Amino acid sequence: MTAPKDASMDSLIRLDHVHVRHKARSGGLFRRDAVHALTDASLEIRRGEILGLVGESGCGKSTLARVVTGLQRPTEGQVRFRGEDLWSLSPAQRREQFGPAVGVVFQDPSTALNPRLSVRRVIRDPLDVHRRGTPQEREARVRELLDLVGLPGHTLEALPGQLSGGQRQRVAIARALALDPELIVADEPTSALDVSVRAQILNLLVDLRERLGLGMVFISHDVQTVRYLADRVAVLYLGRVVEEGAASQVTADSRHPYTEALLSATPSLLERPERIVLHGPVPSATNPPSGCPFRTRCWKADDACATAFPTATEDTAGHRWHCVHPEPAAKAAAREAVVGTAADG
Ligand SMILES: Nc1ncnc2c1ncn2[C@@H]1O[C@H](COP(=O)(O)OP(=O)(O)OP(=O)(O)O)[C@@H](O)[C@H]1O
Repeated sequence: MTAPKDASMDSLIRLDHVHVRHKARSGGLFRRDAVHALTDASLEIRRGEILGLVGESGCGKSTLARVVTGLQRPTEGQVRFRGEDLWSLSPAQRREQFGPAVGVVFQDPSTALNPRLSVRRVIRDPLDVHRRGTPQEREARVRELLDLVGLPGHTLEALPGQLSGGQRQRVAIARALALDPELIVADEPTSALDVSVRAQILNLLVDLRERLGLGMVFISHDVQTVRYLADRVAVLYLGRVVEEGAASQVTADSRHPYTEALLSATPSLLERPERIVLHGPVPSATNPPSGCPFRTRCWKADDACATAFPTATEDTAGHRWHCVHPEPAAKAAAREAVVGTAADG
């Protein structure tokens, strides 16, 4: 999927060498274990583009989302918002300048919305907090937002519990859009919904992006969804960005074995010759393997992988990967040839 032609693609948020370490929950009284939720993550989020973040559970996707939304201060590294260091702004500046620019949609709208507030109050809340316009203007904006997310006017009086899961997620999206943000961070926004409404919510996000020129960080376990939605994709493994690039490159010509394994598990037209089954869970983020974190599950790993995290290799199109034994380039062309031969025959 390509960005709308008028979308400006310059940098909105930039993460430079961001680390997030938490205190381990089970560290014991005298232990000082740290959970390495994010390690040396560098990423750029450009205006008007959809960046897809993929990886298995526990790889650091939500932590990255919290860093991007300013909810989590990095332990190390910098977050730049429109070129300025976010954490050198005063709390008031962060609230006034950064807060309205980034909206968040969480996974489960049943827990993200206050069950005691009507839909009107839920959507109007950010407008009240940021004192946007007169009461009449706020009411008009609430109705405009309701319309934008495809909900009928009578739902304004409803409580979240009286709505379906899909309708609740539309309310959450309306609230995220209230302050006219430049970026929406959507953390697995369809995974708690019935399969039947997932496509509707995805289509709504695509539609909003095209109508409003919104940028988006879209987080998912599901590479197929990300391939459909995103302009660029970043693949996370154990707190590290292991591959990044245009969605078409990363999904058709993945170079990192982990990405290849994720893709091989996804049925698609570009069928992988065989499914790669990864053995065992993602290792503990409290004690990640030395060198490449994927080496303990990688079928190509050797001693070279144990020494240091591989430096990035980048092609001329900006596709980057961190692997000393990458998958061969131009697999997509080879696969097309195979599919073409089979179809011709
Ligand atoms: N507040 C916290 N305290 C301690 N450890 C944490 C905290 N938040 C996250 N972690 C740990 O950091 C790592 C990354 O977690 P994160 O939630 O970012 O992963 P994720 O990829 O979003 O997973 P999921 O898809 O299951 O939501 C995990 O090992 C997690 O247990």
